[in-house]
Amino acid sequence: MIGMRPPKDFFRPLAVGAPEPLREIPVRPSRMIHFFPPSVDKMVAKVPDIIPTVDVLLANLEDGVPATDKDAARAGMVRVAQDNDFGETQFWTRINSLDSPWCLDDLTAAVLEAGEALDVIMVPKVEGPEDIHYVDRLLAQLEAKAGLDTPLQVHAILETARGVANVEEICGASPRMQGLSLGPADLAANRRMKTTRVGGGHPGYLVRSDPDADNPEAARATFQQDLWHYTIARMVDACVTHGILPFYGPFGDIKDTQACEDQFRNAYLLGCVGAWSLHPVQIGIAKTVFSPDPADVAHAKRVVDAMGDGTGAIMLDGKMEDDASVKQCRVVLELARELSARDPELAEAYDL
Ligand SMILES: CC(=O)SCCNC(=O)CCNC(=O)[C@H](O)C(C)(C)COP(=O)(O)OP(=O)(O)OC[C@H]1O[C@@H](n2cnc3c(N)ncnc32)[C@H](O)[C@@H]1OP(=O)(O)O
Ligand SMILES: CC(=O)C(=O)O
Ligand SMILES: [Mg+2]
Repeated sequence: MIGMRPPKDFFRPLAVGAPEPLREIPVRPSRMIHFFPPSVDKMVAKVPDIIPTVDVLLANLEDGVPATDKDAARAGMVRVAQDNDFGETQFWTRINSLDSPWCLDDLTAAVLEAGEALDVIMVPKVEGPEDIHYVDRLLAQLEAKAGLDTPLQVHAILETARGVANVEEICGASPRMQGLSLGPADLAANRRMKTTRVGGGHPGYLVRSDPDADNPEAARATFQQDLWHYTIARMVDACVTHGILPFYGPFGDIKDTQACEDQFRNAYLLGCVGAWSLHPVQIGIAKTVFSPDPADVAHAKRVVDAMGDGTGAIMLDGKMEDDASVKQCRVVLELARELSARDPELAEAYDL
């Protein structure tokens, strides 16, 4: 395809001295990507206590940080990288967009001053594979200069209509591609959707039941629909096709913990591995939602045990199980095992 490297060159380093690109994206618990503004000293002071409670800690340099604080945020990200032991927790940063005056400095500082600690660079407002190609080459040059042994991975936010239209090309643009997040606020603005909420549903987006023929004046039930279903489903298919990981993004109504949990669970059920937490109260929600329910794990184990070599069809509790449903159960068990290795409470609850 025009603009794509030939298959034999896809895994070659893009700069002399840069590390070998990864062949597989490492799968690590990533139930929440916890955002904090590294320009705010009070938040930076909380980082050592937050690290053991989250799967991913992200130093945000982009939207949410005032223009006047961009240099302070970048310096705060570097300080957090250098002053902390992250243990099993991943450390990511979100850089400013590629058309901003801060992006080049963000990338340079991230690799040269924080590259040993960072796992993933989140790139906002990615519109097509050309954006990933730019970041890919620049990261290789910087990694060579920094003498890094492991390549940084790239996570793109899907937050423009053109980004959604190009989602598959974005996912396949580089071996660095680790995953995608939904950016519902910028995406709504770019698409001229008429919601002013940061993620979540809208009471006006609904379907209504038919009128009762015998009682046409009776109230008709309405059912709120999910504004983000289409985009999340597209994102999941594109990510799975390319062996990378889909995430739901932010839920801005911090006080509405119930609707946040619902939105996160819809994403979990559709195939996402995690969501963003913007506030400490959302960390626990993501942890609960993106960890399989122990009852589901127990059921999955029963099905796998009952299915023997995994072929054929059986009846269990009045339900048909077969080669396909056993695969569904293995998905749940695999996730439960990964999370058990990280979390002793879950290991006990799952008893695997
Ligand atoms: C569309 C997008 O791009 S979304 C991504 C960009 N936006 C962000 O990253 C926002 C991240 N979140 C935040 O900055 C903050 O949560 C805010 C500004 C929204 C709210 O902060 P506050 O007004 O301080 O909230 P609140 O008073 O409820 O906070 C309670 C405590 O949690 C702390 N806290 C709040 N958010 C965070 C956070 N993200 N990480 C760590 N600690 C936090 C507060 O500092 C406060 O601590 P204290 O009790 O010691 O004073
Ligand atoms: C997540 C994000 O950046 C957005 O919703 O715009
Ligand atoms: Mg955005």
